[in-house]
Amino acid sequence: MRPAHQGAPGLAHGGVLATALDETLGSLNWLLRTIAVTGRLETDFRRPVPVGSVLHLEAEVTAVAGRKIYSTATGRLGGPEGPVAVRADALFVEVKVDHFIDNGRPEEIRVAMNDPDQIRRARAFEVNP
Ligand SMILES: CCCCCCCCCCCCCCCC(=O)SCCNC(=O)CCNC(=O)[C@H](O)C(C)(C)COP(=O)(O)OP(=O)(O)OC[C@H]1O[C@@H](n2cnc3c(N)ncnc32)[C@H](O)[C@@H]1OP(=O)(O)O
Repeated sequence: MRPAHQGAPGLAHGGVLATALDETLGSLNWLLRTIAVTGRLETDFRRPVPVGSVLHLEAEVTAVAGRKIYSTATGRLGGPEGPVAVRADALFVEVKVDHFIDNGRPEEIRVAMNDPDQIRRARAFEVNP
């Protein structure tokens, strides 16, 4: 956690912590080779997270039902076995690439899809490496 992530003096902002959890959870969809967006993100803030500390994030898929991907994430302080500071339960919903073309900036999506580096990065994840 850097000073730019601060909310109250010396402590990480909850929205930044939720973003970190969302990003970690979103990475799981690459493992599933699925394009999905966050439909629901329920976050518990259990301990304050000091600026300057390292948050150890871990996430797992708990269930898949049709287009729905349920997952959970924890952020721990002091190490991977440290006390839980934040946790989240999420529902991601699988979408077609059209979701981004229709609602976002289509030209940037097309550039990303034609960028071999982007594709390499997306495929760099392995299931249970
Ligand atoms: C190689 C290069 C490629 C480049 C190209 C790809 C780009 C790859 C970018 C990835 C990027 C990731 C980014 C990080 C994660 C974000 O930050 S995503 C951004 C934040 N999230 C959003 O903007 C999502 C906005 N919401 C939506 O667009 C729509 O509500 C959704 C989520 C797509 C669902 O809409 P829908 O497709 O019409 O589906 P819908 O039938 O409403 O729901 C499907 C099911 O989910 C359930 N559901 C939906 N929402 C909820 C909810 N909130 N609570 C409970 N249940 C729900 C429904 O009840 C339904 O259940 P069933 O009836 O099937 O049992």
